[in-house]
Amino acid sequence: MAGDGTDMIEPVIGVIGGSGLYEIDGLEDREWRQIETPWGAPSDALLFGRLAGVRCVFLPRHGRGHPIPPSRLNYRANIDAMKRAGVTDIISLSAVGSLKAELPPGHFVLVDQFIDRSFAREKSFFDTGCVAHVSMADPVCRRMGDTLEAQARGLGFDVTRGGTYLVMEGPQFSTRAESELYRSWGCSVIGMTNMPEAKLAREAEICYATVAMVTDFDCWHTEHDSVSVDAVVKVMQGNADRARALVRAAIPRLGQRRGACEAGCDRALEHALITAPDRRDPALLAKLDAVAGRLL
Ligand SMILES: CSC[C@H]1O[C@H](OP(=O)(O)O)[C@H](O)[C@@H]1O
Ligand SMILES: Nc1ncnc2[nH]cnc12
Repeated sequence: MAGDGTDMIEPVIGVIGGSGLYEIDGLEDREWRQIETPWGAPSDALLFGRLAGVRCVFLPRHGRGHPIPPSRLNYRANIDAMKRAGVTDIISLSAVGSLKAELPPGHFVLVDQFIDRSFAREKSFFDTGCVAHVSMADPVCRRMGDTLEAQARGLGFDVTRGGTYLVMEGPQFSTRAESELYRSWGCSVIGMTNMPEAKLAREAEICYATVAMVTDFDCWHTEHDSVSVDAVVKVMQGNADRARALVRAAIPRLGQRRGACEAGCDRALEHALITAPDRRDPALLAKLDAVAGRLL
């Protein structure tokens, strides 16, 4: 398929900016555009532009000025809007607490797994009238991870490839007992947003990779203060500059014309739909036009 040149694509790179990252720089032909979705409004308008000729779309996850908390984010609208914008690959930039001594503030972790402990969120585009079960065994796109790792190392950043991001509901930070529990599970970092974002990106057949930027040691480290927003914001100022540099370096590579994703993220729905065609709900199918229109 990819090899014969008939199914080559021009990737469109989406960037979701988390806490402290409400803009990206270096984009040409910039334009903020409001996108409507059948799932409601995304967190903000989307910033469209080009970087080194590659089409890019940026969305501040919590909205500019950070008005929306993790539990109130409309994750479905955010991912659907990215899909409507033509995004093929999402770089998720997130502030996280560290659950390991060897991952200090300032360190970047290219996580490859998640444990989803969030519970008060809409987690699927699919529902009664169109049921789908996608694989989440490998929630992060390996191909994107390879590029992000190479670019981060090339820039001389302290970066770890692989690790598990524990997603908590929040908005309060963890108790010490919770923090120790997640450490005993072997988790690397903790945050509040990457699920259901990664699940929805998979359902929408968009490649997804997280750059988890450590801002604090949560509340388990005896030689460090427990996490506070002030501390997160202070560390994020330095992290954000490096995150932008990484995005500027990675986009020209990720944006190269390519065939199907070798990790298969862009075909995630192919073996996932189970509802018989005659039992499908036309109203739901209409809402799925962007996410699953390719197969419905
Ligand atoms: C401001 S500290 C807690 C906040 O920061 C992280 O957000 P994001 O993942 O969007 O960078 C964390 O998940 C919480 O939402
Ligand atoms: N310790 C922490 N817990 C949850 N989310 C975070 N985001 C940044 N630091 C965090």
